[in-house]
Amino acid sequence: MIDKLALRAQLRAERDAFAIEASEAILAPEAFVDRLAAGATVATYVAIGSEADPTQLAAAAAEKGCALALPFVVDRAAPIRFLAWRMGEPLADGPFGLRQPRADSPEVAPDVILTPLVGFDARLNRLGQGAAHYDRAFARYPDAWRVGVAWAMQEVPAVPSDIWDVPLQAVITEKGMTWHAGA
Ligand SMILES: Nc1nc2c(c(=O)[nH]1)N(C=O)[C@@H](CNc1ccc(C(=O)N[C@@H](CCC(=O)O)C(=O)O)cc1)CN2
Ligand SMILES: Nc1ncnc2c1ncn2[C@@H]1O[C@H](COP(=O)(O)OP(=O)(O)OP(=O)(O)O)[C@@H](O)[C@H]1O
Repeated sequence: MIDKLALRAQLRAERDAFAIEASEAILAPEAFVDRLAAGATVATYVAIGSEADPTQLAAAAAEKGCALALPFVVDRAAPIRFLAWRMGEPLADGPFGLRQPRADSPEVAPDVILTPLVGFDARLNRLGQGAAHYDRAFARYPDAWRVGVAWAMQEVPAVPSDIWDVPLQAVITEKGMTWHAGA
């Protein structure tokens, strides 16, 4: 099986080529909105480069009465922290070309984690940036609903799975939501 490093490079290049044409935010599927409870905290992200844009998902969550949060990253080594954020609040430049909330925003525990993907497979295994930022977040918040967000073309037959990998429970693409029953 192809290793994660090679697969990551290949998928990033394919996504970059694809996203030159695709630029619309992913629409919020009804099945996603139905599962959100008012008062829950939904961690979203600010898309960079050719990543699928979760803005409509975050907007639907806010509309439903959810609080929003964004990941805050210092470098590859440090774990991400989720900081409270409201749509429209100013963002600052962070590492990796990211836009993030102010460092002094309060840290919150997410109930839902919208996760940017490099790749995914039908079993909802996930390939990320390889810095373990989301691996560690999933380990810290095991009860949060793990929802990947991607373009449908980022699906591959099989993402190599390591023992520490925690699979997603749902993936949302421009074609809708795939999720595992009971999850
Ligand atoms: N939009 C977004 N926010 C995010 C992530 C993400 O993947 N996307 N993260 C996910 O963990 C965390 C930040 N961690 C990151 C860790 C490594 C790289 C990284 O290696 N970037 C490559 C370029 C990737 C590309 O070409 O697509 C680089 O800087 O060389 C990026 C983010 C939290 N916030
Ligand atoms: N819970 C964890 N705590 C600390 N390190 C971890 C954890 N999970 C994975 N790692 C380490 O992180 C490295 C990267 O893992 P991997 O390549 O699976 O990342 P990924 O699938 O791209 O996901 P991510 O989006 O989280 O970066 C591995 O070397 C692994 O040992």
